[in-house]
Amino acid sequence: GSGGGGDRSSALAGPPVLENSVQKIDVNPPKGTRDFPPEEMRLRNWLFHNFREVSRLTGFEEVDYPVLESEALFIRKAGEEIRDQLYCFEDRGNRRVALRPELTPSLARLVIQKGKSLSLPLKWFAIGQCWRYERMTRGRRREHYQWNMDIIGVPEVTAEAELISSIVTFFKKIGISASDVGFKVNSRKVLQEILRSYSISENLFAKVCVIIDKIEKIPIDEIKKELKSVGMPQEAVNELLEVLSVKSLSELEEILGGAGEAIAELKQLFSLAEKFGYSEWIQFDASVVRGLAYYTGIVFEGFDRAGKLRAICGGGRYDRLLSTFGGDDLPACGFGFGDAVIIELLKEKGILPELVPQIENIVCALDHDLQGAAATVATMLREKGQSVDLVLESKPLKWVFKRAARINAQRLILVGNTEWKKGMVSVKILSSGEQSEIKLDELE
Ligand SMILES: OCc1cccc(Br)n1
Repeated sequence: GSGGGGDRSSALAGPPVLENSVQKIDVNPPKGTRDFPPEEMRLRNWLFHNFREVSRLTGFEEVDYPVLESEALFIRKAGEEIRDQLYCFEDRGNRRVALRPELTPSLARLVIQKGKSLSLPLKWFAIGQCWRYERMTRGRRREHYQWNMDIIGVPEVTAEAELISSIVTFFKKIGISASDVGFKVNSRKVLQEILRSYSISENLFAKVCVIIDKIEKIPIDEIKKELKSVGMPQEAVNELLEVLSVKSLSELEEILGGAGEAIAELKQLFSLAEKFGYSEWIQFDASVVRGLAYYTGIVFEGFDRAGKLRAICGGGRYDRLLSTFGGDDLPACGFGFGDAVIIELLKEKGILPELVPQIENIVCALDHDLQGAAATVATMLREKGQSVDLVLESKPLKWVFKRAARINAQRLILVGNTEWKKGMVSVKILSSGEQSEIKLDELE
């Protein structure tokens, strides 16, 4: 029969089949999500280890938040793509919840929750899985892991300068140079000054930024239409689009005049870049605004100079985010760095790291009645901090050698009768083939 242990005639049948066994389930992960079998998990751990090492070097502390948040944290009315794709639902308590599409709102929530007990500046980093529900028309991913670093409590652009320095350190650490990747840097205060000069109200600011962010994704006429539809007068649209094509800070200064904060901050950032030693990594680009509604000042994005990939990372200042959640505002800036584009870049450059399983010992008994002895040897080595793959099933030696090679074991330890009687085991260094007999208590 199909299950239920029913008509098994022989007593030697296997364990009873579960009642009502189901049809074969789909063994693939849900659409847009990934499994991480060992080889992929080694690459992910390598990437995250480098994220953590750079964060440590810069004096950042690791934090994390629930992947599930109140939907309210992400409801912004600026027309962002991230909003359209919110992975949200009503839970069994009728609460509106969402899988986080980004980490910054959770950071803001925690900072408000902790309030005055926090000593500023805060330098926090996190590596968290973020989600979006995108119609699979484009077959794109629905989850990725993002490394975030944020500085809370520093009003000057020294914070942005240090964040960019951290990302440069990361790129160099994994073999990416300034000829592979650069950062486009701008300030949203340029746009703010233009809107003010036309006395356009501040609440258009976020919407206009989100529209401008699409400037390379949709036709310019569509951009103009959307800008007018949110209430920008024609002449403001014209000046804004003209400013976005400005190619240098000095050219921008001619248009805006030297008085505004935008120019001053950008100049300070570029001079700090000089001192940090990453000038050749960054360039001013008036067309970069990033797509998140809450940025208020400097914004930046890492791009591949070959122009084949989407933005590698991005970030900026968000001085007004906390007050949108009812908290007291604090100066804040940070970035997000996804785990997908960077791997595509390393593949493009042919510098993906070769990662193999690391195990020091494979231990096995030469005959079945030494199984216990093999377990004793394995335990002793593990207590000394040595990794051991213990083979307790009776296997032919050929099989053991094959497994040793596949798991990249450094040593093969054989427990055999003659040696064991002398309190010894046979040790074979697999790289050199050198074999010796070692007393148990001298094994390390
Ligand atoms: O960067 C946008 C984004 C957010 C959540 C999940 C994925 Br995949 N991508």
